Amino acid sequence: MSMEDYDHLFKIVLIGNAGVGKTCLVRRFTQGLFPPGQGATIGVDFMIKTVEINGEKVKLQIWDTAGQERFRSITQSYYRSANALILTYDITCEDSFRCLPEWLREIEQYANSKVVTVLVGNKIDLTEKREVLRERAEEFAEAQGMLYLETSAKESDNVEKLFLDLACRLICEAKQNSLVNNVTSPMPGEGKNISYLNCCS
Ligand SMILES: Nc1nc2c(ncn2[C@@H]2O[C@H](COP(=O)(O)OP(=O)(O)OP(=O)(O)O)[C@@H](O)[C@H]2O)c(=O)[nH]1
Repeated sequence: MSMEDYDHLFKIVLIGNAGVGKTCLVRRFTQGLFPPGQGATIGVDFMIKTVEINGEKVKLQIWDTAGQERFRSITQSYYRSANALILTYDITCEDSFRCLPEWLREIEQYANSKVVTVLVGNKIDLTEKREVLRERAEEFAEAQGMLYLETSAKESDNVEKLFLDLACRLICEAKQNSLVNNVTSPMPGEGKNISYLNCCS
């Protein structure tokens, strides 16, 4: 164990349209609750949760950004140092899915090229209101080299899995990078082909 009270520290930033459920996902994971009447996020919010994975303490710094356009210049400044981005849309809102290419341009422009991005379709408890088919989202995510997961912050579906699998993936990448750096300098894109689900089975 290091001097600090953790073995790994990762910064995760949630982005996506207003109202898709970013704050609710963070509150569900960090506090185990679904807040009633959650108001819109103003600027950026910050929470910490430490988890243990395979005996290692992982401190997750989770940044919840406002989806509203008027906060975009503030939220963009948080991309750069992110280890992972959770790009969220609402499966009951076609519009939030259609905006994804716009979000990808933001990522391209402001995030680190090594950032791990997960696409999340939230609100799967609202089955009858679904507007975006899972297959369509999966295809989109794959084409863009993103991981994909569907969640419900309300019913706590896949929320733990989202953050824990992501933490696992980040640990794998960190270990691989230090290994690669010790042996030879990495080629661009090297070390990016670890399967999201396989690294922590
Ligand atoms: N049914 C259902 N409603 C949800 C879920 N997650 C969030 N909501 C609702 O969606 C609305 C918006 O949730 P927020 O978490 O504030 O959304 P946000 O993406 O953080 O919004 P901004 O802060 O404006 O960017 C709220 O009324 C939530 O109660 C979910 O999984 N299921």
